[in-house]
Amino acid sequence: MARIGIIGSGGRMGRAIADVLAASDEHACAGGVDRDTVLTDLAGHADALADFSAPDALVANLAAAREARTPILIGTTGLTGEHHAAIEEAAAVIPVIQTGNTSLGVTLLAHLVGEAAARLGPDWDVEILEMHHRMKVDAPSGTALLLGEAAARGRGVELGDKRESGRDGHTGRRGEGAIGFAALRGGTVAGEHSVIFAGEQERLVLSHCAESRAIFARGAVRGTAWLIGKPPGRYTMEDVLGLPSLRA
Ligand SMILES: NC(=O)C1=CN([C@@H]2O[C@H](COP(=O)(O)OP(=O)(O)OC[C@H]3O[C@@H](n4cnc5c(N)ncnc54)[C@H](OP(=O)(O)O)[C@@H]3O)[C@@H](O)[C@H]2O)C=CC1
Ligand SMILES: O=C(O)C1=N[C@H](C(=O)O)C[C@H](O)C1
Repeated sequence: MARIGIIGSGGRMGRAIADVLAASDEHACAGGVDRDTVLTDLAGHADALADFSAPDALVANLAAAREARTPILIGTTGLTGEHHAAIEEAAAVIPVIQTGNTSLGVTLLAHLVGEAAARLGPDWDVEILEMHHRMKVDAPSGTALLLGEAAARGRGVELGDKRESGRDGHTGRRGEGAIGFAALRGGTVAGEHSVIFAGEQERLVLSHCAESRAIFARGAVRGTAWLIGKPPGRYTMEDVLGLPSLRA
């Protein structure tokens, strides 16, 4: 039985993961931590860690996981380039998954988006629309960025060179080949994403709707448990689900 430690255990996702573990015959909860509680003990006795906390906790979380040689799945979003560099460093020592969305549906959606972007070509404008609950603090969502990366990869471009978000005021016309992002916030929406391919007089829209956080929690438990016993390295939800890799 895999014993999973939850970082951010008192939060919305932490509680959803605890519910999945409580109902599981295969996995158990090794305990949880939040801000100002001690992570090193948990890292030492859990078989693997699931981190759904906050970006400012990431460096300390990775350090504790490295120190204890405990695999870690990072679901926290709003990460910077420095965070991604720290994840790469940790992955030299322990197995790591970092993903903006642990659900099966979004993992598959990213493949469809990459395929559509590759086949439709640059004449089709790509816009990504997301909506989340009023408590979400980062935008665009990690999932929107993951889908943008998939579209960019399908087109053979870097998302960083093509990203357009937060349009407001006299923005000028759409950049050539831009991948646009728009974020809506309100109510209790668990997560909705649409990738719109807008061509000449036609649009293709690929969408995912999360009806509850349980879908993320189930994927998080599956992905975290999957890491146990793997060699150090950076893994993806595609690896967990046995899908072809989206990595370049
Ligand atoms: N990858 C995926 O599939 C998904 C990712 N997410 C992401 O997961 C993260 C958490 O989301 P959600 O549960 O809704 O957020 P919440 O704000 O509900 O929960 C965050 C939790 O993390 C804790 N926390 C904050 N800072 C630290 C810290 N420095 N050290 C340890 N714990 C800390 C908080 O504790 P305290 O209250 O004491 O501050 C809180 O318990 C977000 O980044 C979100 O975008 C969410 C859903 C799915
Ligand atoms: O904060 C959330 O709630 C969610 N965050 C993730 C994201 O940023 O994409 C995943 C999911 O959409 C819910």
